[in-house]
Amino acid sequence: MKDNIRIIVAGPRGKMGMEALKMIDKQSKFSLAACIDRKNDGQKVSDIDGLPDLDAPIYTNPENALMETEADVLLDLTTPEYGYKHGKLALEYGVRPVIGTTGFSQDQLDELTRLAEEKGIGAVIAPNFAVGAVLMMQFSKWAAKHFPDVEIIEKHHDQKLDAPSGTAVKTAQLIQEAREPHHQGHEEEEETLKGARGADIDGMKIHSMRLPGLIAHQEVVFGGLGQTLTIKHDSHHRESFMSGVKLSAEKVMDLDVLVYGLEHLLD
Ligand SMILES: NC(=O)C1=CN([C@@H]2O[C@H](COP(=O)(O)OP(=O)(O)OC[C@H]3O[C@@H](n4cnc5c(N)ncnc54)[C@H](OP(=O)(O)O)[C@@H]3O)[C@@H](O)[C@H]2O)C=CC1
Ligand SMILES: O=C(O)C1=N[C@H](C(=O)O)C[C@H](O)C1
Repeated sequence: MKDNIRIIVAGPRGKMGMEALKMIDKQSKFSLAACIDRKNDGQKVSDIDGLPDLDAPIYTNPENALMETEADVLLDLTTPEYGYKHGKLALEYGVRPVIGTTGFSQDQLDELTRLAEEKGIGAVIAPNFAVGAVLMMQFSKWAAKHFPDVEIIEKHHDQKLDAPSGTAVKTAQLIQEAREPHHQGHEEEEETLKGARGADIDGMKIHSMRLPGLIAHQEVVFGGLGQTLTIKHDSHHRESFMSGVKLSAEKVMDLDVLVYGLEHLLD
C-alpha cells in the first residue's frame, strides 16, 4: 500500500468535513492535499477558524484542485448535486472518489459506476461509514429471509437535506435482494392524511424523523406471527463514521471499479 495517500476534502467546513480533517491529521499514512470549499479560495486550511492547523490550500474551483495537487483520493462530504459533480470530475482527472454524500438518484449512481469502469479507476460510495450501521444493514438483510414484513424508521438531525436517508434506501435495497417477492399489509388500507404511511420502496415503508439533538439513528422493525424483531443502530457522534472513511481511502487505492457500500470493503 502507498505510504502517503494524498486526500482532497470537499466540504471541509461541514459537520462531516471537519471530522474528516481531524482524522486525516491524526493518520501518518494520510496527508491533506487540498480542500474544495465554496468560500475562502486561495487561503490555507489553517487560516479558517475552527479547522485544524493544516498547511493545505483551499480551492473553490474543483478542477484546479484536481489538476494542481497530485492527489490520490477525493473525499466528498457535500450535497448530492456537488457530490455527483465532484465524483465525475475526480474520475475524469484520474483521482479516486470516496463519497459519503447521500441523496443520489439511481441514474447518478449508474453514471458514476459506468465512468469508473470506463476509466478503470477505483471509487467508493458509502451511504454510511459507521461499521455498526453496516452490520445493522447486513443483519436486516439476513432477517428479511425469515421476516419478509418490515418497516424502516430513520431519525436524523434537523439540518439534513435528503429524506429518506441514504442508509434507509440502502437497507431497503439489501432487504429487497434477500426476501421473496412479497406484498405487505392489505389492499384496503387508506391514508386519511397524506404521508401517514411514509415513503415506499417495494412495499417497505420508510419513516423519516428530523429533530435537534439527534445525529443518525435507524431501526429496522420486522413483524411475524406473535413476534417482532427490531435491529437498531445509533451514531451518537460523527467520530463513528471515521474508521469507515479511513478504510475506504485505503482500500480505494487497490480498486479499479466503483463499489457501493462499505460492506464490500470489510472482511
Ligand atoms: N456516509 C456517511 O457515513 C455519512 C454521510 N453523510 C452525508 O454527508 C453529506 C454532508 O453531511 P454534513 O457534513 O452533515 O452536512 P453539512 O451541511 O454540515 O456540510 C456540507 C458542507 O458541504 C459544503 N458544500 C456545499 N456545496 C459545496 C460545494 N459546491 N463545494 C464545496 N463545499 C460545498 C457546505 O458549505 P456551506 O457551509 O458553504 O454551505 C457545507 O460546509 C450529506 O450528504 C450527508 O447525508 C453524513 C454523515 C455520515
Ligand atoms: O446526514 C447525515 O447526518 C447522515 N447521512 C447518511 C445517510 O443519509 O444515511 C449517513 C448517516 O445516517 C448520517
